[in-house]
Amino acid sequence: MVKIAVNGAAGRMGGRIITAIKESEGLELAGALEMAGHDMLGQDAGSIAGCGPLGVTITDSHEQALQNAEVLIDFTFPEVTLKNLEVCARLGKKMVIGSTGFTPEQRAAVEKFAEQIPVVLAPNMSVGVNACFKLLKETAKILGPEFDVEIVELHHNQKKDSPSGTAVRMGEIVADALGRDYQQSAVYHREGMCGARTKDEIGMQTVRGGDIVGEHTVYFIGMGERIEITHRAMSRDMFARGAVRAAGWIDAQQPGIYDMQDILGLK
Ligand SMILES: NC(=O)c1ccc[n+]([C@@H]2O[C@H](COP(=O)([O-])OP(=O)(O)OC[C@H]3O[C@@H](n4cnc5c(N)ncnc54)[C@H](O)[C@@H]3O)[C@@H](O)[C@H]2O)c1
Ligand SMILES: O=C(O)C1=N[C@H](C(=O)O)CCC1
Repeated sequence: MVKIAVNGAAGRMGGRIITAIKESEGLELAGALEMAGHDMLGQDAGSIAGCGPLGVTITDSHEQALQNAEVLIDFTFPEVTLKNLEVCARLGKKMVIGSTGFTPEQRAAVEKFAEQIPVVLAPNMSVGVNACFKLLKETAKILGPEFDVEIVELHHNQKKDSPSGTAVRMGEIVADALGRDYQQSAVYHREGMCGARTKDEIGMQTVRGGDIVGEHTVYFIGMGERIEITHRAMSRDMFARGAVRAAGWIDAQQPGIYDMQDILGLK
């Protein structure tokens, strides 16, 4: 039985992850963590998630949440995740990270902690998006530099980071396949007389509104033809199932940094 603690237990993803743990054989919820002062502290994590009481109280104490857990699943924010990595590295717990919006410096800090403990870091844990990652690499290689690449992502009106972690990863994959540096190629803003599109740029556009779970389209636009690779998420459950699958998988791994491509055998 793999014992799992969930950080951000009362959040949109936290609730779906707790439900997915309950529905998974061989996995058990062992701790539930939330921020100090949260209204749900002291409540049963399963009741708050909507899957019935699980006998695990939501706490703001790392010691309490992690004492019986082997793996921490964290879908919160980069600053919070980095603090938890420090605690997990000290206590020898493994981590599955779904938080997005890491700066290159924060990502390097995650990699440093992963020298001490096994860490899965993936901006999108759905099987469909990870299949798209593979398709994007192949498509970019086949089409080459003659096709202009533009990425558009749509999410709900509460999302804090932009562009999404998934869109950034898609940009990185395409840039890598075309031999470009993503940081140099990404263009996030066009306004006024900004000039014609340069050949190597990768446009990144963001839409925010209502309750959109998450949509990503990568356009490969050539002269006289266009390919669009789109993924639409209809619920958060497949992100949660991916995270829980990653927690079961990482329990047997050595220190290092992994992603969903490792878990799904897509590398
Ligand atoms: N990797 C994926 O597949 C995937 C899928 C969906 C969302 N995400 C990412 O997950 C993150 C969370 O998304 P969400 O929609 O669940 O957000 P949310 O705002 O609904 O949930 C975040 C939760 O974290 C809690 N929190 C904040 N500070 C905390 C602290 N110091 N300690 C403990 N808990 C704290 C909040 O109270 C909240 O309950 C975002 O970065 C999002 O982009 C990733
Ligand atoms: O709802 C969110 O926030 C999501 N974030 C991830 C991202 O930034 O790519 C994955 C999709 C949902």
